[in-house]
Amino acid sequence: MSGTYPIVGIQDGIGPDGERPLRYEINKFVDPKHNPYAKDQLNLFLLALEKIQAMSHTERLSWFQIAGIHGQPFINWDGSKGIDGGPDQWGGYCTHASILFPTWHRVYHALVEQAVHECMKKVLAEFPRDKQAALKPAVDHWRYPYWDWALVMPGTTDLVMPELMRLPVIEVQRPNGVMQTIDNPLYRYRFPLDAQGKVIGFTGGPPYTEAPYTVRHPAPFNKTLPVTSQETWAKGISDNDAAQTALNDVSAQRPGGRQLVVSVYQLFAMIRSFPPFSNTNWRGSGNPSQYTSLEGIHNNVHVIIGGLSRGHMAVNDFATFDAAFWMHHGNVERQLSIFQALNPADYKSWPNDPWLRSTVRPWFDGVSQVDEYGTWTRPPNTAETTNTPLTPFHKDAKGTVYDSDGCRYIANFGYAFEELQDWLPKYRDASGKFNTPLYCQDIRKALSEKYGWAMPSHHTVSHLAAAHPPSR
Ligand SMILES: N[C@@H](Cc1ccc(O)cc1)C(=O)O
Repeated sequence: MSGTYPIVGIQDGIGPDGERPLRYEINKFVDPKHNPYAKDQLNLFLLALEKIQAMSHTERLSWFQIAGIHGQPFINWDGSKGIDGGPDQWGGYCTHASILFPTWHRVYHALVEQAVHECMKKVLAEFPRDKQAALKPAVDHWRYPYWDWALVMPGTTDLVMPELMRLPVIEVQRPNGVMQTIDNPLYRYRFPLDAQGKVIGFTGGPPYTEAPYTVRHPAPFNKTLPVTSQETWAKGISDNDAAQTALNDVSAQRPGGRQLVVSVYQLFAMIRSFPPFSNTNWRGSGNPSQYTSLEGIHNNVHVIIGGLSRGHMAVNDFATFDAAFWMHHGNVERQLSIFQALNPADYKSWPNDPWLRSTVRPWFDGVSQVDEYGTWTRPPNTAETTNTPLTPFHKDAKGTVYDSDGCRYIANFGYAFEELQDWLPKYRDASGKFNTPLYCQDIRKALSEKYGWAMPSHHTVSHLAAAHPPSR
């Protein structure tokens, strides 16, 4: 036994002044004007995804095993043992309606990024020697791209699902130079099936136990007919046009379009305390400002992509198998990181605003919240804190489990985001001291530029900067 898998992030490509490679928004990731490695990184990313999705379902770092941590097939991962918590216990490791929602998913995303990167390094080794040296910087600087579903296309008010997620097939260049059209790993995932044609280890009956691929917005499943006779489920046909429509439907049960953009803006403008920011189930206060959350908005996007007809992305048990999950959660992770930057731990000394000083809660700060559902390793109704183990994620090969404090700073995981380049010289004064107000001002400016258009016109950057409490 080689020990537990250390989740440490990608540590390659970091500059001498702590410049971490960016996790790019997908539209910038593929654009050489923004990403100098765009062309090579896209090719390497697709080849690495193809490789990880094709790995045996028994391997710890396969797509099936990593995706299987979240919900089904409800098995142990990396030696982290499940418990019998009774009939009401949630059977996956993932934490929802829980104060651990943001941090658990942070480490989870770092794991998939690291595992895909390991595959990318294997892909690199397949290239001819002379090509390897030229491609190595692209591999070293690669970080998992995300999709900002609240970012409109320039000059429009349209939210657009990235084409890369919609194309059923896509062209790659093999290490031997040959161009080839492959099944696009960002469009769907093919499940490992047993001899009876059932997905390995899945329970609960059709359609998920028998659908050979992940699907988005499938035709509603008809329980009286076999899966094999229902085309969208049997053949893995996604209706991405329907997902695209849902994404812009402002009045749907899961609001898209301008309504989605407003909710992202409000998330940062109105919520300055980590517990209500973090999840849908915080009841620490009756304050109406706490009736939206990072998790709540994220839930809607799951259903927008998967569909009310319950394609995989819409269902907690199965969402992770669709690569859309990771592009989506990359954005959730970015939103968490932005929240942390805007509500820094040194808030007590800055700014000189009594309301802020009494309102900002940068982290758990001793708070606990009862998790009604529990997880694979915790019984329902457990009080969770910043020290609750984020099973099954390990820091090292010796079995040390992460907790939320242990994953508090993204710098340790070797990535950054466009808005969060805290190493830039402009954020240091002559004595080298970090200029928090200037940094926050730049972040707010970026948020206003991206999402502010959706607000009534009188709501400007200065309002966001002041972040006044809602009137009661
Ligand atoms: N179950 C959530 C959506 C969701 C789906 C999959 C997930 O992994 C997470 C959340 C809802 O209905 O709002």
